[in-house]
Amino acid sequence: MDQLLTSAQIRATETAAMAAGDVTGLDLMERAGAGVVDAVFSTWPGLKAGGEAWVLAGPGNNGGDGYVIARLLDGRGWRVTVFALGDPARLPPDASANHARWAELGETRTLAALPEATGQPALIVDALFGTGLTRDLPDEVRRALAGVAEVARDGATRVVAVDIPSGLCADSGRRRGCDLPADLTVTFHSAKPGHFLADGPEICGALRVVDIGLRSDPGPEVLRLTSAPPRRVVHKSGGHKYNHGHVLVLAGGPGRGGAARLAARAALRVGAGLVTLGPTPDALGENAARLDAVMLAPVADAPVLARILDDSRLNALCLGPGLGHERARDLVPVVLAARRATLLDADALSAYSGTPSALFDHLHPACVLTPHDGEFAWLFPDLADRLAAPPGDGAAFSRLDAARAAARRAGCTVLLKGPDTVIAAPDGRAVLNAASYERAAPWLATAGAGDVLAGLIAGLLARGLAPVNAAALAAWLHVEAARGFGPGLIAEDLPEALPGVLRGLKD
Ligand SMILES: NC(=O)C1=CN([C@@H]2O[C@H](COP(=O)(O)OP(=O)(O)OC[C@H]3O[C@@H](n4cnc5c(N)ncnc54)[C@H](O)[C@@H]3O)[C@@H](O)[C@H]2O)[C@H](O)CC1
Ligand SMILES: [K+]
Repeated sequence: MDQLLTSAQIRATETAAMAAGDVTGLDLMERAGAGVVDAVFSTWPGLKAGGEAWVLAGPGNNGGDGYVIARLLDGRGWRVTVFALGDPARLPPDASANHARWAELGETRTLAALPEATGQPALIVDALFGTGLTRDLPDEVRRALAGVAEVARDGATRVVAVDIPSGLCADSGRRRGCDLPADLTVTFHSAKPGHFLADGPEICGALRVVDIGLRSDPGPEVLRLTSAPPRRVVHKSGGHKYNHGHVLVLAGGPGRGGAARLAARAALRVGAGLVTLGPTPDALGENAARLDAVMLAPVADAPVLARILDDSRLNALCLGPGLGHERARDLVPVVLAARRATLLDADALSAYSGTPSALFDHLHPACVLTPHDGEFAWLFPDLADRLAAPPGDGAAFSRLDAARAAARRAGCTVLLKGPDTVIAAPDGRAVLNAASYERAAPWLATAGAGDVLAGLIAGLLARGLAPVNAAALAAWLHVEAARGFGPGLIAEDLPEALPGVLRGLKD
């Protein structure tokens, strides 16, 4: 399930399949409903025995799926009550047909009747809104959902969300009033960005994708999830050290070398042939005492750096971790003028807070910027404001939209860090490295983890990967290394956990 389709893309896929005569809307709705029921029973086999279910059915096709589910559960001996939002007479055609079939079998009450409902259902089916959500949920719907959440909290009730929890924006993962968190979300054909971005993972519970027989070819701009690379992309197949590139990691002054050393070690572990650390001359001794395979070159100032960069074998540069703002402002222009593959992180970004155009004017396509949310806001304040502002009508502005706009403006690859790391290229290609669901790695929230990521990217740049590929692969490796190590992880462990991840890659 590596491609993530937005609401518009899944709608287009569905429309194209129906227009081609491959399938009818009713077929798709039936498969969707059956897929949810199957997923419920395979996730919770104890529920196969039956029980009481409440199905919350909305005014569109998500509600239509709900009526299918109500009928199928009824057929398996469940006691089912549907609570409907809106006038069933105004349902779209396929949903209306399934409402009619359900009406022959069981009871439909209004959502407003929910507070008076008694009993403790074993299963609650959230089929109020899916990919058609375009605005915040009305207050009365939010109150109903919050009431149901209360019921679910009190007992052994399982909540399954149909396609996406109602009130969660499928494109952005932003909350638009989703007050009923799910234990399980069952989505159709492919996952949606909102299952992985922002608050999505917290609200969706577990995520299952059900095949409903659609085919899609959404083109190069579709968002993809990172996945395990084939072994040959990362393993070395021969040659000497100069065949695998030479990274220069610029470091700061005395007492500030830890971050750059972490980056340097990560660059070496990911396979760069050589790595040189460039601290100020007065920090040479302390760095020498901590380094073996990583080489050292004193970098006093910009002219010295320019001379060092005359050596064209230094093919990837890493700046930011522990650099200091003043030194960053001195060295970044020299580095960017050299037009090498360049990773800018930390101080190399925050040094330009308030004057981002001074940086953007010099960036080039071989650069990668790796801001966390704070650094992103300093460089792209208007985009950060849009992310923080309440969403208007339509799909909410997402971290994906923000990273794509930033990459376009900067003219280079931007990796926006988080549990939902988005990597965007200036041409619109984007990849999402999600540390959620089975890839959750909460222990990555530790000092220095970002410096290791910077080093991994720089190392892969040195090895010749294109910027967006280097950033995506490094992000994937970073999470895998953390998962492999587990609780108790500190940044120093990440480069050491990498060989285990690399060994596990398949052809
Ligand atoms: N795409 C597929 O392959 C399939 C999708 N199915 C299901 O259909 C829904 C999407 O259905 P749609 O009718 O487009 O939208 P919704 O049911 O999500 O929403 C209904 C309707 O409600 C209005 N609306 C939007 N936001 C609000 C709001 N905040 N408050 C009130 N009303 C709102 C708006 O007019 C919407 O159109 C998808 O998620 C799947 O569950 C198929 O059944 C299977 C194939
Ligand atoms: K839903």
